Amino acid sequence: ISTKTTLAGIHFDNCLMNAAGVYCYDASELNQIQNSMAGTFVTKTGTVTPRTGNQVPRYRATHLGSINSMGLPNKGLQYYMDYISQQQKAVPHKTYFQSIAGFNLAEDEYLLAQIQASDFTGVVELNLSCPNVPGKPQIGYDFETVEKILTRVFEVYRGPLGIKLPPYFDIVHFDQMATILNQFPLAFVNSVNSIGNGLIIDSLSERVTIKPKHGFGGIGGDYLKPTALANVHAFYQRLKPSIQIIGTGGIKSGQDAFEHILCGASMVQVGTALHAEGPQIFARLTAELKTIMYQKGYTTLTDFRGKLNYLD
Ligand SMILES: C=Cc1c(C(=O)O)[nH]c(=O)[nH]c1=O
Repeated sequence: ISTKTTLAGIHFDNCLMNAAGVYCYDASELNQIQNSMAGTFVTKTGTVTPRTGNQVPRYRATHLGSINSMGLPNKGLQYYMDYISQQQKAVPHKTYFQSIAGFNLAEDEYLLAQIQASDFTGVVELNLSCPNVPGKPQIGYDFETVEKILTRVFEVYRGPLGIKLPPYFDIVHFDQMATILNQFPLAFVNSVNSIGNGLIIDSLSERVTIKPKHGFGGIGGDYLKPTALANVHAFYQRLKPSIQIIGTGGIKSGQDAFEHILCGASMVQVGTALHAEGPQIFARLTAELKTIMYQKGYTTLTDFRGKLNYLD
């Protein structure tokens, strides 16, 4: 029984990995993912220059998930490029993901030019969905801008590249976005990022739980799972087969990972639960997923990927 997968024509021994932003801020955290059962890692979204991010407390977990308004704290793209360059030499049989975000088209181009000029042989994940930079909208909700960015991106960048999208909540939006995305040679679409601008409060103290943005932040965990599964399946149904799906959102058990794959995911990313449990979670999730596969008579992910049954 194998949980291996292929994405962008690249083989991964395990379909489980971290979600950008969780356990991937610096070399110390990335080493822990690298030394876990995860199939690979994605870095914290890298920007042109390092960022300290928003004021703390900026992350809060509940028994149902999490809220965050980190504000894109990161070491800057070059730090992650240096780390990956070192890992490509030290552990050459794995392929790594670099998450990036520019604050405008020029920055996106600059980041991609930097990657293109480097020895990077991995996969780029262009984040179009950060909800926590005050004054900056989530690009994924501006369809014209998404199309403009992707047009330029594929004029300047030639390596495997996918995008991280926010969750959509309207069938027509799935249709409109899929029509746009099907024009481009995307390696994958990663659905979903957190549900932007939720609010978790402490009713005892009658206060919000995080400091930035009057307590508003991205929602992850159990709260997110039904929305994540719907976005994974909606895009799986609509996108051309060459654009694979990475499923992110609400995965804390082998069953959750199984459901994302049943909806069409080729790779699954773990955020909130990884933050709570640490990198040993990948050993547990892999074992649980294999047990489910065994019980159902499946030996590979292709036996059930995308084979969700309807009642109609
Ligand atoms: C990259 C910024 C993001 C952040 C953040 O750094 O605040 N939080 C999220 O839930 N999703 C993001 O994409």
